[in-house]
Amino acid sequence: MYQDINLTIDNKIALIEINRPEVLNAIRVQTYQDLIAAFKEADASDDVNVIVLTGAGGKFTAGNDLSDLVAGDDIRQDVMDGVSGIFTTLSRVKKPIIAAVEKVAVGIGTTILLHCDMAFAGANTRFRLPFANLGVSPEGASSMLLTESVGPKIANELLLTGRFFDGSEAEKWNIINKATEDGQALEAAMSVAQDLVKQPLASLITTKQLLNVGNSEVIEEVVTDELEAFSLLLQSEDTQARINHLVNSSK
Ligand SMILES: C/C=C/C(=O)SCCNC(=O)CCNC(=O)[C@H](O)C(C)(C)COP(=O)(O)OP(=O)(O)OC[C@H]1O[C@@H](n2cnc3c(N)ncnc32)[C@H](O)[C@@H]1OP(=O)(O)O
Repeated sequence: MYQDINLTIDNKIALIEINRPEVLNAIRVQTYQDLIAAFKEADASDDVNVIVLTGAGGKFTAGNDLSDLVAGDDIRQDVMDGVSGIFTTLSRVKKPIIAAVEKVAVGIGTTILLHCDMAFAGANTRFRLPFANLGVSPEGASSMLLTESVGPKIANELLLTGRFFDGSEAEKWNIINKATEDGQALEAAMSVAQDLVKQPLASLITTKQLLNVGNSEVIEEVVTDELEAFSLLLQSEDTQARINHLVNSSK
């Protein structure tokens, strides 16, 4: 049923795995569509109390597929719809979401963690928000959520320089709950998920709802404003040349 992700349900836990390991699980239009449908399916299923998000092949995701960002106006609009769709969906999911991250979490691979209720990552995971480096601007409400999470000075540093950071920095800055030994993030996420499924679902849902009261409207507004800016910058000649250069140099 899904092309770019796997969805498995066991013991009240839905495991959503991005499955494009040959490109470090880069997210193309189809992947967004699959992720949106899988989160909605898991949230609606009576067999699911908790959702775990991870990537295949021991990697999380290298972010948006770069080739989609230089594939012309129609694909660019599909990407914008996909990005907007996944963040709107995540802001409305009622059940707890836990992310398990290894090796790479770049671009939307990092910003999506700001929308998960908990996250665990291998200590040597390479996190990065390279929006300015690519010639675009922040997405996923990260201009707001990152500042709330890490404080303005670190958010400025991460979003303006686009430097890499690792699991221990991500833990220190509350982007993840804990940096695990490399290769152990999924086990850590599943262990918490197994604890959560012992609690009544109504309590999990109500607690999540109270913790996030009023957030989804604000998040959806910021996501939309950011995507307008992102899309404008993406169309510029300089940005298209930068991304084309990256795409062609990896061929
Ligand atoms: C709205 C959302 C926006 C965003 O998410 S913006 C962010 C977009 N993402 C990026 O800019 C990341 C681009 N990728 C990288 O910078 C590097 O990768 C990493 C630092 C993540 C990892 O580097 P290394 O471990 O040396 O792996 P490798 O050889 O670069 O990649 C392995 C294969 O994966 C393909 N790949 C990696 N990232 C992407 C991507 N984002 N889109 C499409 N393909 C990607 C490569 O090309 C290559 O493929 P081949 O083996 O055929 O040469």
